[in-house]
Amino acid sequence: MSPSEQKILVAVVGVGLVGSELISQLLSIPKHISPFKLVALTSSTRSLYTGKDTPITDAWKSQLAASKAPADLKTLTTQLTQLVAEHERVALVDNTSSEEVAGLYPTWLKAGINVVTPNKKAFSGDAELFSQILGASAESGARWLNEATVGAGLPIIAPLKELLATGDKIIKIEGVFSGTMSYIFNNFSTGAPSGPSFSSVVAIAREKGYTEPHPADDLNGYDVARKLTILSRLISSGPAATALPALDSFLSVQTASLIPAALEGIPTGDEFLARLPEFDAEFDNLRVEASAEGKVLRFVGVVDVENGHVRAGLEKYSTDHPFATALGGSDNIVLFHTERYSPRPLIVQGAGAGAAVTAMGVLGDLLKLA
Ligand SMILES: NC(=O)C1=CN([C@@H]2O[C@H](COP(=O)(O)OP(=O)(O)OC[C@H]3O[C@@H](n4cnc5c(N)ncnc54)[C@H](OP(=O)(O)O)[C@@H]3O)[C@@H](O)[C@H]2O)C=CC1
Ligand SMILES: N[C@@H](CC=O)C(=O)O
Ligand code: NA
Repeated sequence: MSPSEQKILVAVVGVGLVGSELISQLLSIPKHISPFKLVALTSSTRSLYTGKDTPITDAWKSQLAASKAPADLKTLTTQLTQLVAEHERVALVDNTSSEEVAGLYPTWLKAGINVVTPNKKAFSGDAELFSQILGASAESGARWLNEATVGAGLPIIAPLKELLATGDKIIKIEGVFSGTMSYIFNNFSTGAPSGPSFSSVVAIAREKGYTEPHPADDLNGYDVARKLTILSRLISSGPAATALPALDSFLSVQTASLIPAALEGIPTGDEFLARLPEFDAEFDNLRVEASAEGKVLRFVGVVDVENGHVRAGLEKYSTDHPFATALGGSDNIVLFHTERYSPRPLIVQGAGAGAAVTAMGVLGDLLKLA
């Protein structure tokens, strides 16, 4: 069987919002044309491994619930490594936001297991982990694909790789990179001096599945800083030298947090949301101030390659600016200013968060392997 005819054996770690939707999209590809077989599932508590001959079916939820095997990534690594030794093509999909799971990518890649993920942690955290990922992938030839880490299902990483590989020069990438922040400010700041309370729109963004498991990870700007780090590292590891700083981690990005000091470090999302209304008046003041200037508030990110800086923060835009007029829902908008796309940038826009579009980005990466 040629590699292109061989089915890819898929192991899914993390079966939350995105993970469940990914499984459902993957299993909805008709079996006779599907390039995949789902062979392993791991939730935060349980695991299920069926092996290549009896792949997991639509009844995966009850199969996993009935499994007596605890979650155990060490055993999973052994099982998948064995499949690679039997000349199978294997992909592990990490749908968690876990640092622990992200820390295993070098091990998996070294073992020849391809890694596909919407989890930003490995590519935006410690520079050493990122360098181990590059090294492990180069050593074994196993691939890592992370389109859904920036703009969810929107094509951001793939076109950036193509611009770089074809020799275009990136001058600046700027935009609204957070689905949560987009939803919040599209609804909170419309140009009028009043409207819904800040805490109420944050709560709705969470209900809609846009936020990180802890919404503070969006409101502190770190989610945007992580996305900017991913893009910066991609540009820096491209063929052309750039003025961009070597980022030790997303913490090196100049980021303006929206979290009131008194709410720093609250351990759970529920507690955080319960206390947020105490600060609605402060956010109201920002909205009134912007409105008085004929502007709206938008949380934006910039990778300024030409001038060598990367930053994220809340800014004001006039009500006729595309960030004010073109965005709705959880839309992201990303403007690529390049040597070729100049003076008018290449623009990508659309839903930048939510289970369906994120899972689509992950499945699209799996299809790139196939
Ligand atoms: N939602 C979105 O719109 C987008 C999400 N993403 C990214 O996708 C990833 C998943 O997000 P989402 O589905 O929304 O989040 P969820 O919280 O719904 O899902 C994460 C799942 O991972 C599980 N989990 C945590 N640690 C482990 C572990 N060690 N082993 C196995 N499972 C584990 C959690 O289980 P438990 O709940 O039991 O802890 C949970 O079910 C995140 O990295 C997020 O940043 C990216 C783009 C958009
Ligand atoms: N919480 C993130 C999800 C996608 O990365 C966002 O709101 O953009
Ligand atoms: Na994307």
